[in-house]
Amino acid sequence: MTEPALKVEHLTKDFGHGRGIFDVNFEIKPGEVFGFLGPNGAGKTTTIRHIMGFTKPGQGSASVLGMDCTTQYSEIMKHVGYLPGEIALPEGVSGWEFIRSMQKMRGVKDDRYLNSLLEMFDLDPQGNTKRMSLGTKRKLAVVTAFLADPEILILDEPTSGLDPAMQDKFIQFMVSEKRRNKTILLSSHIFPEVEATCDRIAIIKDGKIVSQVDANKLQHKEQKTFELFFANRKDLESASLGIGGRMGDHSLTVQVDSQDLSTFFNFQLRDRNVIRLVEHKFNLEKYFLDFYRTDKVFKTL
Ligand SMILES: Nc1ncnc2c1ncn2[C@@H]1O[C@H](COP(=O)(O)OP(=O)(O)OP(=O)(O)O)[C@@H](O)[C@H]1O
Repeated sequence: MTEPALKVEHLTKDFGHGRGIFDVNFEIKPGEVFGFLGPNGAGKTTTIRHIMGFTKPGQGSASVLGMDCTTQYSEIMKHVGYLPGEIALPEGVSGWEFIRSMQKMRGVKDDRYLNSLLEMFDLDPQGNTKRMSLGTKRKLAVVTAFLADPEILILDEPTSGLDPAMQDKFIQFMVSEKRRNKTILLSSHIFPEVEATCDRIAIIKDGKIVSQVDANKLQHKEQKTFELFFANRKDLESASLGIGGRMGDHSLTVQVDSQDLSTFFNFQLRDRNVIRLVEHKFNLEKYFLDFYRTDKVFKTL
């Protein structure tokens, strides 16, 4: 069995008053893109800060490439590119000066990968960081975080605060890094970027992981949801009695297993005066909101 690129085991940090992270467990395989999804305050940054070795766990551990994040973080940093949620760049230096100092620190000897990043993000690093726009600062943070072409990327809400064009660029960057077999941990609360990039997704709620799903299975979920509209109220009521489902004021919503579709259309809907049918496609956002609206317990898909 291949060793996980990143492993979090029973990670716990209790800040009191129910805040913190509690018994967080997950593994990311080499080359896998793992989405860490949760709203503000759910515990994403706290988990990432442990992986980066910035803070010590109350209980449990985190490791990267088999190395412990608390004791071996300087070795781990050679393999990791980290983009924090809130960026802080040194002031009073030019973009180029900052890039060169990061190259030196990371022992990067040639500019090939740097140039491809500058081109991809359309960044001209002239000028002082103090006078850069927020967008330019973000681009500079991205370029300096990844110029050593690290094999593992840890991204804490990387697109928040970016304009839509930059968000797209960043998604393209993640997709191209994925193709290059990078391992990526992406913390986010933005569904389209998680859906576009991730192989597996963990949902965190109140400091606990409540679900881990395989993105593929989520997209090809076996159960379909249909909303049926009828010619009149009588037909709606009779269909509800005959088929079941959830009856609304004007429609009936039913869930059907893929294997039963033909029976459903050929027999259950026969002579029922359906005048319109809408399929409600399942997506990550619905799945996620389900966990946040209800008190569902842990689930794997
Ligand atoms: N150093 C700290 N001391 C006390 N409480 C903290 C500390 N750091 C985080 N918390 C609390 O722990 C919880 C998890 O915070 P965390 O920043 O990890 O969430 P998050 O999912 O990253 O959300 P965000 O998107 O807002 O960054 C929050 O309730 C937060 O207020």
